[in-house]
Amino acid sequence: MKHKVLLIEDSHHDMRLLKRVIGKANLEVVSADSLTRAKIVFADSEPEQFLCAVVEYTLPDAPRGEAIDFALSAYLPVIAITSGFDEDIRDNILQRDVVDYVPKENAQMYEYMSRLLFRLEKNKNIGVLITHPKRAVRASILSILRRHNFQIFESTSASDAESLVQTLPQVKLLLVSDQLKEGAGIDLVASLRKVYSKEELAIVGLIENPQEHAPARFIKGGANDYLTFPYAQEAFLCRVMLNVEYIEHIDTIKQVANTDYLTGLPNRRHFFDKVNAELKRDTKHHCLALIDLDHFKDINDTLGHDAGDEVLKAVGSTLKQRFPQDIIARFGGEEFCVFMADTSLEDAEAALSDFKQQCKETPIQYAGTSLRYTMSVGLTRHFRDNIESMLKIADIHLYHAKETGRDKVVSDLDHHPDIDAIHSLST
Ligand SMILES: Nc1nc2c(ncn2[C@@H]2O[C@H](COP(=O)(O)OP(=O)(O)OP(=O)(O)O)[C@@H](O)[C@H]2O)c(=O)[nH]1
Repeated sequence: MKHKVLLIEDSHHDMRLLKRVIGKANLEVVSADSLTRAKIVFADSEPEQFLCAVVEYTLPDAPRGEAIDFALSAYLPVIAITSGFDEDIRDNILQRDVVDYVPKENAQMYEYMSRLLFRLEKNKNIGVLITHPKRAVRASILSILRRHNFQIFESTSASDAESLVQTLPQVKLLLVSDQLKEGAGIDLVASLRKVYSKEELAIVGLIENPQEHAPARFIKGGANDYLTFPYAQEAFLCRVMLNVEYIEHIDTIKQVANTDYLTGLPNRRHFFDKVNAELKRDTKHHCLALIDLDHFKDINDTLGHDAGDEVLKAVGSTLKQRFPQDIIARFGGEEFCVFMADTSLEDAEAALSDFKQQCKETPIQYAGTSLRYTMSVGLTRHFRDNIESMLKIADIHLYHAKETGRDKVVSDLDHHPDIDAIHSLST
């Protein structure tokens, strides 16, 4: 369901622009050109459907921000807007518990508004940890961040902060004070950096120490950024947004680099990373299967490359559905791989035979044709020192499956002539 935004704006020109900005954030606009009209449309709606309100400060029937007060009293997070920048109005607005204040000065402000709207939705999944010894400072930061929908956690000491970061994977931003006991803030940054890179956890130093070297100590100690007291609410929020967006951008790049574009499955490289992490936990009792579609070239040659792509996508989604707990990947071309931790050969063979049969019995509808396909599977539980040795053995089984008619699973349980090659690998 699309979330809604209550937009209260009397200028038709600005209303048009704002509707476009809100639409771009994939949100639905409920608009009103006065406070009176806003009260009517809001009374006709379900309050829970609203993500927030975007409200002009000055309206003909609400000249001093009364529409902002109305939206706040309806428990809506409010982004306040004004026709230009006015310091008195800004101060007046920021005395209220608004999400942010955006003067409609230029196109960049609309861009900023668009980012804010995106963030209100995304922030729900992001944890921010505030580590500061003073309750009043924590409370004021918490009040700002809460309006932005972040999940907020607090700690008063470096040791508590460290264990919270370890136990709460959703924490992507740590705000750490320089007022913790005896430089504990900088020590905390250094200690966390042994485990979490700047791309995994953003750390912002909150600096009250007036000495010039204080910010540099935090940055050299591994912090991503710093803020010096006293800081304006807008500056604080901009820095929080920048640092959270940095972590997200890196995450997106990592995901793209690790994912096969066609099927959405992990690619070969990512598969190795995941399997090696698993092997550190336990080096025995795993199964590995190599899956290769049969005569796939014929599908491409007779129905075209797009038809072949549809088959690959269908295999990818059936793999995800059938092996949700296992490490799966598209290795390239028409070859897939499944790594099943802590699984017996019998269980793995049964699961792969079912998967193979399901694919065989589920034709793909393509351009009016019902397209059927089969696959061969090589499965092993022989583990020597590394994953590469398992892959070699699975490949020998797969070769045997292809040589003896395809559309079958060949595993360590099958005695075939190529088994000698496997024994020569193990000696
Ligand atoms: N549609 C499509 N085809 C691909 C893709 N990647 C590789 N292929 C094709 O996959 C086919 C693989 O053919 P072969 O290696 O001869 O294997 P096969 O036809 O499946 O025969 P067997 O494995 O011996 O059963 C080639 O035609 C490749 O062009 C892809 O991303 N999309």
